[in-house]
Amino acid sequence: MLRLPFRSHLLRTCHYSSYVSKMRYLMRLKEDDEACQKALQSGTILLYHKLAPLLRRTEMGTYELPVLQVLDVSEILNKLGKDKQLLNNSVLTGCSDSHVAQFSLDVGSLEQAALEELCVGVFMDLRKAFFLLKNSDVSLVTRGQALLRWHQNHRYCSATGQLTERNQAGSQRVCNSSGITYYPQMAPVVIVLVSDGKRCLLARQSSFPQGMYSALAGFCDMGETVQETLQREVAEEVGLELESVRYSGSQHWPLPQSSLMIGCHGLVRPGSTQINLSGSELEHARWFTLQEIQEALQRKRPSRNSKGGPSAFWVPPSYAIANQLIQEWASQQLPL
Ligand SMILES: NC(=O)C1=CN([C@@H]2O[C@H](COP(=O)(O)OP(=O)(O)OC[C@H]3O[C@@H](n4cnc5c(N)ncnc54)[C@H](O)[C@@H]3O)[C@@H](O)[C@H]2O)C=CC1
Ligand SMILES: [Mg+2]
Repeated sequence: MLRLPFRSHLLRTCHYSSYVSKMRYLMRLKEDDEACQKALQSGTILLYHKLAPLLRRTEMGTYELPVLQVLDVSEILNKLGKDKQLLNNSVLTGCSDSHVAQFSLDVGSLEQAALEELCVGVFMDLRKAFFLLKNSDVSLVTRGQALLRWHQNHRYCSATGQLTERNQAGSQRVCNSSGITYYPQMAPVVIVLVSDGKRCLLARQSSFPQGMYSALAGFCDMGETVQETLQREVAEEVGLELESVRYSGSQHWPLPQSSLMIGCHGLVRPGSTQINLSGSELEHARWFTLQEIQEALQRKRPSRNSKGGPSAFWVPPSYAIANQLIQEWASQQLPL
C-alpha cells in the first residue's frame, strides 16, 4: 500500500500570508514580462559558467554561494566590455521574503578566468559543489542549473525546427510558427530503499564513483503508477518482489537531466531475499546491516586506502534523497 504522509513543510506554512504573497508575486513575474524585466533591475543573481555554478571560498576554508546584485553583474559585464543585454538571458528561480527576485544566469560565452577574478570566486562542477555547499544552497543552485540547461537544450521547436522564444522569467518557450508552448520538463524517477526488516539493500553501478553504494532507482515508464514502477524496478534490477512500499519524500535531481525523485521505503517478502542481478545496469548489490550503515553515515567523505581507492563503502552525500532514505531507515531501526 502506498501511504502519503501529509508532513511537508509547505503544507504547514502555506497559510502564512507572506508565503502566499511570495508565490503570487512569482506567479505574476512568470506571466508579465514587463514586471519581470523591472524585477530583474533590482534582483539578485547566481552565476554559472557552462552550467558550473560560481562558488566563493570563505575565510574558514569552506565554500558558499555568492549571491550577486544584478547591478554588480552589470558592472562586471561593463568591465569585460560586454553588453548588459546579456542579463536578459537570466531565468527567474525565486524571490526573497521582501520580494527581491532571484535569477540565475549562464555566462559561459565569457572568459572564465577573467570572470572568476572579478567575481572573487570559482566556477565549479555541480557534482563537486554537492560536497562543499550547505544543503539549502545546493537546492538553490540545482534549480537554477536545471532551468538554464533546459533553455540551452530546447531552443528549437520539435514540430517546425524554428527557433522558439522564451518569456522574460524563463518559465516557458513558444514557437511563433506552430503556436506550441514548451514548459520546463522533469522525468519522474522512483528511488527505493529496500529492507528485509533487519537489513537494507544497496547497490552500485559501474559509473558510480569508486566505493559508493546507493538505493535502487529507476525512471517511470509511460503509463505507469509510482507503485508499478517501484515493483518493476526492484524486480528488474535485483530480482526481488516488494511486499509493501511507503512514501517518504521527494527531491528535484538535476543530473544528468532534471528528474523528480520520488523516495520510498520498500519491504520484501520474508524469506525471499536472494539477490539476483540482471542485465548490465548494476555492478554489485548486497544487504547491509544496521551497524555497517551507521558507520557509512558517519563518514563525511570517502576514506582512501594506501593505493588511493576507497577503504570502505560510502553512501551519497547528505543532500541526495538516497542519503535521507538511508538515514531514515537507520533511525527507525533503533530501539525507542
Ligand atoms: N538523488 C539521489 O539520491 C539519486 C539519484 N539517482 C538518479 O536517478 C536516476 C535514475 O536512476 P537509474 O538507475 O539510472 O535509472 P534506470 O534504472 O531507469 O536505468 C537507466 C536507464 O533507463 C532508461 N531510461 C528510461 N527512461 C529514461 C529517461 N527519461 N531518461 C534517461 N534514461 C531513461 C535508459 O536506458 C537508461 O540507461 C539517475 O538519473 C540518477 O542520477 C540515482 C540514485 C540516487
Ligand atoms: Mg536503476
